Amino acid sequence: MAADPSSTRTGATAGHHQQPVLTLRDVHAGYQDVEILRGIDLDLHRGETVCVIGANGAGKSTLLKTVFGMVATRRGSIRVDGVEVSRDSTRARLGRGVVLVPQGRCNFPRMSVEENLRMGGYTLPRGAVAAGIERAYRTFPVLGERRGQAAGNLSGGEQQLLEMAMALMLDPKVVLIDEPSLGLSPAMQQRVFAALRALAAHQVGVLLVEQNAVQALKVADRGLVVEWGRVAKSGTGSAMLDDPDVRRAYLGLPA
Ligand SMILES: Nc1ncnc2c1ncn2[C@@H]1O[C@H](COP(=O)(O)OP(=O)(O)OP(=O)(O)O)[C@@H](O)[C@H]1O
Repeated sequence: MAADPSSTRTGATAGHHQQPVLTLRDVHAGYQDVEILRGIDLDLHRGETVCVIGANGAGKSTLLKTVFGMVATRRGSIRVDGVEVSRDSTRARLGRGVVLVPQGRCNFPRMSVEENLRMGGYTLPRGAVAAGIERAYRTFPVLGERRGQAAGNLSGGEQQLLEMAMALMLDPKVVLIDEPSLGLSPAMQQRVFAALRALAAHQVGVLLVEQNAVQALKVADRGLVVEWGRVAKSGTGSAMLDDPDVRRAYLGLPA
């Protein structure tokens, strides 16, 4: 068993004084005539990692897509640093500092690590690209070691770090990450969870969806349970890990 994860958390300190970087109030969204999100409320602070858990099909991915603008907000409010974005395009939200790292790998496999980072920063002015690449290598040193290697030859876990690094190129305020540990060995999953901490340490608010909820809650500052399109429960990562109902229903652990 690893050391107490609370001692290594990067998250914002208790009793947040600044305003949240991301605020959702009564957010409704869905597909055609099916409403999936039915009144989501959420606050995310800079430097904080919040993990969303829930049953299959509960709408976790839909939540991330709604914040990014890939799924329309039908009702309610989404604010980034106090600015309403719920009617904005994904491009406009990117401009506000919201980045989505979708499920699966989406790098350019035949291009080098460094070329991929440049692609991640293609909207940036030239000087910012160099700074972004530096930031990426400082945050994820293994990528610096592999900078000339084709992305497709990296291990699955390293490719996931590359996805995060491409998001970090944009100096984001909010990173939305869907299932970063999917399909990885347990050792690789540990590296990815450690990388999430490194990402949040850039004063980024991280909203994470993870099947591997036990590991995710160990690195997250807070967890949220989504049920029937609403936040049914929320608390610190460790409170969620200790909650008998959460353990039984979502973590596959004895109550
Ligand atoms: N493009 C779409 N059109 C119609 N229905 C969709 C679409 N995408 C997702 N859904 C449905 O919306 C519901 C929520 O899906 P979502 O992927 O958000 O769930 P999830 O909680 O992320 O699930 P999982 O843990 O299985 O990934 C599911 O019933 C799904 O079938």
